[in-house]
Amino acid sequence: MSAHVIVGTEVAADIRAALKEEVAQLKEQGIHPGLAVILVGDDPASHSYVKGKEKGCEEVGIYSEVVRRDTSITEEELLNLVRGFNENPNIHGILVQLPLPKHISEKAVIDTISPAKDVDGFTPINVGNMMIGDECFLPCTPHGVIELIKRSGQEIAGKHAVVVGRSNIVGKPVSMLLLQENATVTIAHSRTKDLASITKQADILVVAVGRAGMIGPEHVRDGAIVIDVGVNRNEAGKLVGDVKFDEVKEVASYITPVPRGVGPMTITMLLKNTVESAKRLAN
Ligand SMILES: Nc1nc(=O)c2c([nH]1)NC[C@@H]1CN(c3ccc(C(=O)N[C@@H](CCC(=O)O)C(=O)O)cc3)C=[N+]21
Repeated sequence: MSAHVIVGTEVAADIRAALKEEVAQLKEQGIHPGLAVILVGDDPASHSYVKGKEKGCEEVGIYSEVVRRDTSITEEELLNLVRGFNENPNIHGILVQLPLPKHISEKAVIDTISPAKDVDGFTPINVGNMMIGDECFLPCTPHGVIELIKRSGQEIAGKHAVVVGRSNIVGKPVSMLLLQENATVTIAHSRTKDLASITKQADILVVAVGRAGMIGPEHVRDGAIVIDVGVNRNEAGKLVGDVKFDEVKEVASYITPVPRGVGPMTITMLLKNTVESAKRLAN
């Protein structure tokens, strides 16, 4: 049996359509959601993601401002850009595209973003609030993963979720969100012994490592839900995930592709957080 493919672009389109209506209503009340994106350097992948964010904003009616700077920018100049957006009443969300050049401290930059405008959910205040289940901006990719599972109609509660990867932007937070949804959660990583024996136990397998094709059918239990967060380029320059899609599809019950899986959801959750922020800041 071949798995049902969860098409992120379709789920994202539904959510964006609802957001578009909400934004139109907010505008009638004089609330115009705005997102600022800061992009440093000329990494083609980063430029492509930022274009996706701009397009997404346009689609749902969010005002967006993109600041592009080359890598010669100093940390202080970047911090001042962030401070400007913190004070700017037309801006409700601030995103500094990561990674940043080596001479700039990502921590210093994130710590400067006002938690009230931290629509990425990267500031320590947001991360702490997420950890205790308090109101916060949920980090976009982890939130997108949860939405994809829920909207596929699959229950999370009581299932064994195995997350491969422990990064601060995906692995750790998605593990916390799965726990909040009452999954039993195991986190595997590069030092895990006998990875396949762990991933084979997963009812829900979330892979967020960044190594093309590292998960094959030998890692997956019959009927598992497989969510691929990997974003890699193969030798041909094509976007591929961490999961061997064609092979794992024959074992899993549900699977996300790359592209058109988690990626479009990441951007959609960013748009959702920006709208939420505009509503909060207006009150
Ligand atoms: N502060 C910050 N916040 C981020 O959210 C952030 C970041 N930095 N740095 C880089 C990563 C990566 N990321 C993606 C977003 C959308 C797609 C996406 O939409 N991908 C499309 C394909 C796009 C293409 O073809 O290049 C897809 O999967 O269908 C992928 C990756 C957000 N990130």
